Amino acid sequence: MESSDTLQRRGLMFILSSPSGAGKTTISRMLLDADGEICLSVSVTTRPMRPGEIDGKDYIFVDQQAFDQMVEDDHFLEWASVFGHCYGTPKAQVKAGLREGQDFLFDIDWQGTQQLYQKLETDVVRVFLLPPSIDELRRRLTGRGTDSSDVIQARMDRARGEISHWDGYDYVVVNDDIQLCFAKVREILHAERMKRARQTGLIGFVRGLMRD
Ligand SMILES: Nc1ncnc2c1ncn2[C@@H]1O[C@H](COP(=O)(O)OP(=O)(O)OP(=O)(O)O)[C@@H](O)[C@H]1O
Ligand SMILES: Nc1nc2c(ncn2[C@@H]2O[C@H](COP(=O)(O)O)[C@@H](O)[C@H]2O)c(=O)[nH]1
Repeated sequence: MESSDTLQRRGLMFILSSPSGAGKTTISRMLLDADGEICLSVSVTTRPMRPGEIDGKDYIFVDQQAFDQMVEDDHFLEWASVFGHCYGTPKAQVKAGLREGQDFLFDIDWQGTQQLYQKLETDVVRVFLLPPSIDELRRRLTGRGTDSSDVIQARMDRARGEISHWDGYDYVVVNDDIQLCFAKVREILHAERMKRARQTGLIGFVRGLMRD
């Protein structure tokens, strides 16, 4: 009989969204370091690479023509235009991985979240991070040191609009203390993995228990 530790389950799609600068990339990296069972869905983007980013690891960086071709070829599970650049989630890796029980982490915006939820509702877990205040959000965007003041202002201008989508998420966590926020996000992931509906091997296991 299969043991309770090796039960099969379908992978889940763990989405982290937030207004720009609230900390989803930071929390994503912490989660990927700490959890051996989840991998990042690496998005394709037309935005320029930031210092320290690695092509193929943080994003797949392409030009607009290549992105348009990918859209035409039905390469994406979802895609959206954010801050004047295109971002998309490649389809192939995720669909095959979910069947094998692989969990995926998505650092995507509310538009992508809605599209993934419409397509794969039962696999999707939606987590929205909020900054503790608008002033702190600006401090974080400025402190990150990766964007010009114009880009920072554009992201601040969109922040309230993005926050207005908070009610389209299953969980909302305020990212004030980073360790506390990380612990909460990790608890959500752990609990979601245990959901009965995801544990495809559970029926056989329970039947075995009842037979023995
Ligand atoms: N809880 C926190 N306390 C203080 N600083 C934080 C906290 N969380 C993240 N930061 C810092 O805030 C900055 C923005 O964080 P991060 O890049 O993770 O945001 P993001 O939501 O991924 O933004 P974007 O959508 O623009 O990629 C970084 O410099 C990060 O180190
Ligand atoms: N809908 C999608 N949104 C995405 C994807 N990859 C990233 N994003 C979101 O874009 C903004 C800006 O990101 P940045 O790295 O340029 O600061 C942020 O909200 C990301 O979550 C994607 O594949 N689809």
